Amino acid sequence: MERLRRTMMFVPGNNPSMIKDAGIYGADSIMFDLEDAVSMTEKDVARLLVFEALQTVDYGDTELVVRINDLHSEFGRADIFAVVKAGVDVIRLPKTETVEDIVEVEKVIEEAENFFGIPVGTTKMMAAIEGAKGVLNAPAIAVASNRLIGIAIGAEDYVTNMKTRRYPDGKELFFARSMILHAARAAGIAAFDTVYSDVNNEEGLLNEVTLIHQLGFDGKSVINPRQIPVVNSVYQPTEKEIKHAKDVVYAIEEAKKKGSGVISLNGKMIDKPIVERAERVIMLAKASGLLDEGEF
Ligand SMILES: CC(=O)SCCNC(=O)CCNC(=O)[C@H](O)C(C)(C)COP(=O)(O)OP(=O)(O)OC[C@H]1O[C@@H](n2cnc3c(N)ncnc32)[C@H](O)[C@@H]1OP(=O)(O)O
Ligand SMILES: O=C([O-])CC(=O)C(=O)O
Ligand SMILES: [Mg+2]
Repeated sequence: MERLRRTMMFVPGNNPSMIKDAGIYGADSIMFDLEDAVSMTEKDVARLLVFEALQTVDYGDTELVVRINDLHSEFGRADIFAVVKAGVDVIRLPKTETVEDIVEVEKVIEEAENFFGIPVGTTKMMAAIEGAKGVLNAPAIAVASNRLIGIAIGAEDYVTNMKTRRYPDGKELFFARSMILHAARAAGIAAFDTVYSDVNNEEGLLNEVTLIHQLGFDGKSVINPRQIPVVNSVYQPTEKEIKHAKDVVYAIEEAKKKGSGVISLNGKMIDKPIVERAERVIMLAKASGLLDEGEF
């Protein structure tokens, strides 16, 4: 089954106490940052800290992601070798603009996997798109590697590139969000929304999550543990949605038992997209603690 990724929490790679405790807040994925949260003078120490944490701290089942530095910087290659060696789940490329960006990073990942005797393909990738060029290339970027689990919008860099800023209604991001979502969906991978930087504005965050949830994003990056329950509250299905999802799944099981091809529920035909939506609601209900793991 598909992995749930409602929240991906950025953790600065140069902050030992945040790194150590990052697993206790319930983020679906933890994203250690070696890029923009880390100053030039701390790049090497951050890489070492993240390497140690990946190898020694128990984060349970939480997915572990590392945002590396651009491969063209002096740090990118060393970042990849360190995190591949440490067994990271996903490498996040920042500021992805072209298919070549993906291909070049994938080559180095493969080199590192071979070097450390790790089966080729183990390390997954995700690409953050943070400028006009990347947005226009999003459909090609999304299919550039089988390792890609998803693509994300990085709005802080994007609005800078577009010569605007972020506004509460998010109109300035509508085209980029739509492109990234369509590119991801067409490629069959996940789409992730960007950070909400005003950590003390819970209402503003709630409005933004409501919007991106409505558009169809799988989840969102967060920068502070306090943002996690806010995002989860929006992704939590309602009782009515859960009941309907359960009814759909029961109806399918009944139909299967009877060997019936056409399934109906309360006089309405149930087809594949309805089943898919019901399965996602059940997954979200379980993650929200509203349904027992064993119930379905
Ligand atoms: C544009 C971009 O590139 S965004 C991505 C890069 N940026 C980042 O990674 C920033 C990450 N976030 C942070 O550094 C911080 O949350 C800040 C600076 C935004 C706010 O810091 P604070 O005001 O100290 O946060 P707050 O008081 O809510 O912290 C509460 C607890 O959560 C911890 N915490 C806060 N943010 C994080 C985080 N991202 N990861 C792990 N733990 C965190 C704090 O260490 C603190 O722990 P403690 O109670 O044990 O001391
Ligand atoms: O990817 C993100 O959400 C954070 C980031 O780097 C940006 O917004 O530029
Ligand atoms: Mg950025």
